[in-house]
Amino acid sequence: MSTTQQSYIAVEEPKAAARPISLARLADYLELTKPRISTMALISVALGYTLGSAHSWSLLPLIHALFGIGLVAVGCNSLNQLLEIKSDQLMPRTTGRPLPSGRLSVSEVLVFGILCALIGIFYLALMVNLLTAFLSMLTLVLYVVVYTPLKRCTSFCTTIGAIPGAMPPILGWTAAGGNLNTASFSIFAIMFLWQFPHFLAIAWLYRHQYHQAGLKMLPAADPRPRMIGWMCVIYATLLIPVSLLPQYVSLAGSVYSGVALVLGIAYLIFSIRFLGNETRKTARELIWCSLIYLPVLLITLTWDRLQLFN
Ligand code: HEM
Ligand SMILES: CC(C)=CCC/C(C)=C/CC/C(C)=C/COP(=O)(O)OP(=O)(O)O
Repeated sequence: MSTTQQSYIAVEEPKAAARPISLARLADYLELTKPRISTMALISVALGYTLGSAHSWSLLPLIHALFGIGLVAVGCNSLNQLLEIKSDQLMPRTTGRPLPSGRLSVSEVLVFGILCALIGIFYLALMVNLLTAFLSMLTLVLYVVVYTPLKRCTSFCTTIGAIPGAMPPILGWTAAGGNLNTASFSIFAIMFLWQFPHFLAIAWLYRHQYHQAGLKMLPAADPRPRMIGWMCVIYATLLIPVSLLPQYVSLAGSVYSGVALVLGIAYLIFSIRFLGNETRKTARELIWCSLIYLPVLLITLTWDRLQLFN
């Protein structure tokens, strides 16, 4: 039996489930939620909620929305890691996660993930609204049932994965009672396009690990020089006009558009730097730029929206 098979089977041993509650165990559950991505997603939910409610903003409904959507997000990330034990075991970036390292058992994570997702969806249906519950369920299905298995088959998976990835502000928007209209679509379109340079730079950085684990995150296992750089530049360029849509649908004013333009140009410059010199350093800088771009853009959009009501 290979080392991989041995360690994979070790994950299924029940001993992890029998361990008592401890700080280390809570830390494992926290890691299972992918806390940094989930935090960014919940910040996007809160900003989407504020954009969707504006003059009728109130704290308690927002807390209900964050709680329900947060539970679904935890369910998404737990079930995603459950489906990826084998590939996570093969990548240095993910091998230390609680499931591949055997600190949590398959059965407990299965129960935890399904419970979180179901409770979250029912909570949203009861305490928020049916549309948000339905869209959260759709996000879960697209992420866990479609995107995650597709990672092993085709690099098109990332385009599919960008759909649930673009949902958090829309879930906040509908939780506030907003309709699915051109304004919410403009936010979805921004978030959708933003992800391409973000994950392409990540997928390029870890391309050897992904290849070793059998995951097709890039169009080729070892892409031609500049191919991924060009893709980043094209998506960052497309993002600039799309990020200006909110002013045209009366969601924001010119202050937002000015900031969006500056951020968009910065994102494009970092993409061009990566294209000109595809190195780990320029890829990391592009990832950092993406992680600054999104919260700054959404916060400015929300601030500018609130100014329209004052
Ligand atoms: C198809 C879509 C996406 C893919 C494939 C993707 C993939 C990844 C991966 C693999 C990392 C880890 C990078 C590392 O270990 O160095 C990461 C980091 C990150 N992503 Fe994404 N991501 C996507 C969309 C999103 C979305 C929608 C958000 C926010 C709502 C987000 C927020 C973050 C944050 C905050 C980090 C940095 C923290 C961390 O490394 O855990 N990502 N992303
Ligand atoms: C209900 C709700 C708000 C859900 C969360 C939606 C959300 C933020 C999805 C993230 C999108 C995504 C494809 C992440 C990468 O996963 P990956 O499996 O490629 O990352 P990994 O390799 O680190 O496991």
